Formats: sequence, structure tokens, C-alpha cells
Amino acid sequence: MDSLLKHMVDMTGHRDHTMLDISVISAVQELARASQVRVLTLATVRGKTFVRPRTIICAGEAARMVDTTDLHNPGEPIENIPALAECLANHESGADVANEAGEHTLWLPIWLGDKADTCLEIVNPTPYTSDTIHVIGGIVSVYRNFQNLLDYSERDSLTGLLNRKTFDDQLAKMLAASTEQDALTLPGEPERRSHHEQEKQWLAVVDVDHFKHVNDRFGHLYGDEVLILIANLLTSSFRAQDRVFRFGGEEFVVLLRSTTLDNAKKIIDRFRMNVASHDFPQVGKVTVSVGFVSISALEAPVIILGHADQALYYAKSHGRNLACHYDELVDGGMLQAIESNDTAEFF
Ligand SMILES: Nc1nc2c(ncn2[C@@H]2O[C@H](COP(=O)(O)OP(=O)(O)OP(=O)(O)O)[C@@H](O)[C@H]2O)c(=O)[nH]1
Repeated sequence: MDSLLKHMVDMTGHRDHTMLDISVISAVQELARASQVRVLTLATVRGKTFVRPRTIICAGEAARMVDTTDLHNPGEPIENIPALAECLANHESGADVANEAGEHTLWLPIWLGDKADTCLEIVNPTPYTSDTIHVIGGIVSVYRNFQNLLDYSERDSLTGLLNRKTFDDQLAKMLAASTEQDALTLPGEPERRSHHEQEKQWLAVVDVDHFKHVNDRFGHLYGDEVLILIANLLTSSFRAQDRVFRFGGEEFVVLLRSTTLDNAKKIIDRFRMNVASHDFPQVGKVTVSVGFVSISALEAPVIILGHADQALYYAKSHGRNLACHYDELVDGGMLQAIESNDTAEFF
């Protein structure tokens, strides 16, 4: 019991999803004497569910994050794990399958309402006793509640998007992943290297055009509805590995992972057009302007945001409903960046 309490204290002492995952799998591995425990992400990409491990612990080893540097790999299709697919489809609390060697694998989706985007996977050389199941069930409940609390503190209450507070942390994680990815590109891999050189991380600032007019003409409730619908369009237009934030008011920020300039342009413009072609109830047509820039670990977040803002203001002052790339504006002489005081001049 002391050990259980110690694990509970450890689990609830974290304010970070990764540390929470690590302490949960450490607790489950020790208390269930499992040979391996993993936290799996259940990601939906274009309507299909993929399974990607994010943390792992094996008996006798320390828990660790799983390498996620291959950002193009969405994970294993759920069909490859039929027991888990069936468990999710039937909204069940868990699935237990034994293989020919008698080794048991238990999957426990973490349900939040009718959605599960996380699942615990526990592998054991022997069947689970009812005591073990009971203890694991308790840990899973604490994990679910605590994950819920962490989510709540990280999300904007109107749109459900990540809030401003989480931005620096997410940006640092994305930059760290990109640095690791570069480090993995070894000499003697020319094709991969040249491919990676073209790929960058991107930051886009999105601002609703004439939003004051929407509020003034239709009232704040309709204004709020427009923001919620734009948040939905943002989430559906970008990939699961990208990150979408509401920075406040009618301003949103997107972090795009590993893609070329051409792709970044296409993805951002597709979103802009998705908004422009959407029929907003009562309000009708709404457009957005976007400023975007590539990001690197060498620049401070405030500088990166400043550049994207400059490109956004260029779009605002050149007709709106536009997506502008900072470097293209600077290279083309349309925008002069003044780094020292972080302001811009337009020609
Ligand atoms: N409904 C609603 N309105 C908000 C919210 N936050 C900020 N606003 C409104 O958003 C409007 C922003 O207006 P401005 O900054 O003048 O910009 P704009 O009208 O979008 O014009 P441009 O950006 O130049 O195209 C203001 O009227 C704010 O009151 C919110 O959470 N809900």
C-alpha cells in the first residue's frame, strides 16, 4: 500500500503530460509486475485511427519517451490490433488478449466522454489477478482525472484550442524534435539529407478579418460562434502533429511540423480558403488573414512571432483574405524588417 501511495503522490505532483505518463507507467509496471507498459496515442488522421507509442517502460529499465522523430509516420493502423479496434468501437473499458506463449496484453483506453485519444498497454507473462486489475483500475481513474485537469488548464474555454500559456512549451518541444530529427540524418544518407534540408517547422498567425464588424452587426454570441467554427476549421485543416492555439480575441497561432515551404503555403492557403468558402450561420461569409514564417532554434519565440505578425499586418493592409510569407516579403523588398525594435516598415 505504501508503494501505491508513493506512486499516487508522484503522479499527482506533475504539471506536464509526459511526466504524468512516465509516472503512470512506472506505477503500473511495478504494481502489476508487468514485463512492459506503454502509453499509446490514438490519433485520427483523415477519419482513420492510428496507434503511436509515446512512453514505454520495460521490467528492470527506466521509463522513457518513445522516439517520435519520424513525424511523417502516423503510427500503426488500428486494424493491425483487432482486439483494441473492437474495444474502441464498442466503447469498452478494456481488452485482454493472450498470445500462444500465454503472454497477456491488456489495453485500457482512457475515455474522456465518448472519445479516447490515449490508451495504456500492459504486457504480462501471466494472467492478471483480480487484485492487480483492481489496482490498475484505480490508477487509470486517477490518471484520467488528472489528465483531464491538465487539459483543462491548457485549453481556451471558448474554443477548446491550446491557450497562450502553453505556447512556449510546445514551441520548445517542436524545436527540440526538429533538432533531434536533423541529428538522426547521418552522413551517407544523401537523399534523406537533401529531403530534410527543405523541411522546416513553421509558425502562422491567423487573424479574423473585420471581426469587430461581426460583433457590432450580429452581437457577441454570433461573434463567439464564428470563433468556435474557425477553431474547428483550424483543427480539421491541419495535421494531428501540428499545434493550434487561440492567443486571445480573434487571433490564432499554428505550429506546423516538418514540411517544405511549398507544402506550408498549400496547407495554410487551403485553410484560408476553407474559411472563405464556409457559410457561417446568420453571419454569412468571413475571411482570415495569415502571416507565416519558418522557425529555428536560433531565434527567440518573441522574434519569430514578431516576424509572423509583420507578415500578417502586410496581409491586412493589402486587401485581407491573404496568407503572406515573411521571408518572401522581405526578399521581395515589400517588407523591411527592423530587428532592433521589432517593428516593420511597409513600402
Ligand atoms: N465575440 C467575441 N469578440 C471578441 C472576443 N475577443 C475579442 N473580440 C472582439 O474582436 C474585435 C477585434 O477587432 P479589431 O482588433 O479592431 O480588428 P478587426 O475588426 O478584426 O479588423 P482587422 O483585424 O483589421 O481585419 C473587437 O471588437 C473585440 O471586442 C471574443 O472572445 N468573442
